[in-house]
Amino acid sequence: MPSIQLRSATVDFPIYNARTRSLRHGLLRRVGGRIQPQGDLVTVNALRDVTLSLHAGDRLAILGGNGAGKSTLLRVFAGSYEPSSGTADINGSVSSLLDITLGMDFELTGEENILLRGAFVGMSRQEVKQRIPEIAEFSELGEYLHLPVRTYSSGMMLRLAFAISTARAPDILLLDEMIGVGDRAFITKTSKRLEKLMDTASILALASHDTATLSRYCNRAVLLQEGSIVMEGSLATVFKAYEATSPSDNLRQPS
Ligand SMILES: Nc1ncnc2c1ncn2[C@@H]1O[C@H](COP(=O)(O)OP(=O)(O)OP(=O)(O)O)[C@@H](O)[C@H]1O
Repeated sequence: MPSIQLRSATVDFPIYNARTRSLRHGLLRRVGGRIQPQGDLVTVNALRDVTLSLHAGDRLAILGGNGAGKSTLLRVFAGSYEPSSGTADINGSVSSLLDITLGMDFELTGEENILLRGAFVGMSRQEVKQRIPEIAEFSELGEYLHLPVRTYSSGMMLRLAFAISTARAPDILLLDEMIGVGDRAFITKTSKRLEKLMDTASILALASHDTATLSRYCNRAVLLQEGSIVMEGSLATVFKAYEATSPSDNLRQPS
């Protein structure tokens, strides 16, 4: 059965050559993970001591202010980030629609990129080859698939990236905001495909600032602040806490 199990997962980003002196005497700030200066090294604690279990049927809403750690948490779910301490056990196939153009080579053609990016998202070469006609049809790029991706408009590139990233239904689907790709007609098509993937995924995690969207797709929620889960529970309870969080609640001196 698909599952995600995080035990005391912490993600730290060491920043070398940062101006630790000015940071130590830094201004009040409203956003981001905790900044810890240690000698010449600065560490940003993007995620701190997160323990969380997700099982089949869970649809998790992830809330928090800018820099609270939402994308970092999703990247740990995706296996893109290993916790610096603690553990993350992920069981099941994962589709992450976080960085959909990552792994594409703009010098290669659209079709070559289908093979490249397909492998990047975990498909075998044979599976990608079988899926090329369907991906090509969904992207509606036609003859452009034989031209280098650098000749595409940004919307065309996103069409291709979206078509590849959503080509197969995953057990675990990860989304950072609902993505709308392309022109009006294409957005309708992408929304339909996304909704289908969301319906069929065993586990869904969706980070968003929009509580109406989260209400529509999720059945439990967590609220992050400075990389820690400060509240976990029903959507109603967590939304109330999120909406009550005034910007000044995050206003504190760097430690
Ligand atoms: N590659 C990185 N290097 C250094 N620090 C990082 C890196 N990625 C994220 N951070 C830091 O980690 C913290 C959490 O960032 P994250 O992107 O997870 O926040 P978020 O909740 O998704 O924010 P937003 O709502 O603004 O997208 C922030 O303080 C950010 O500065």
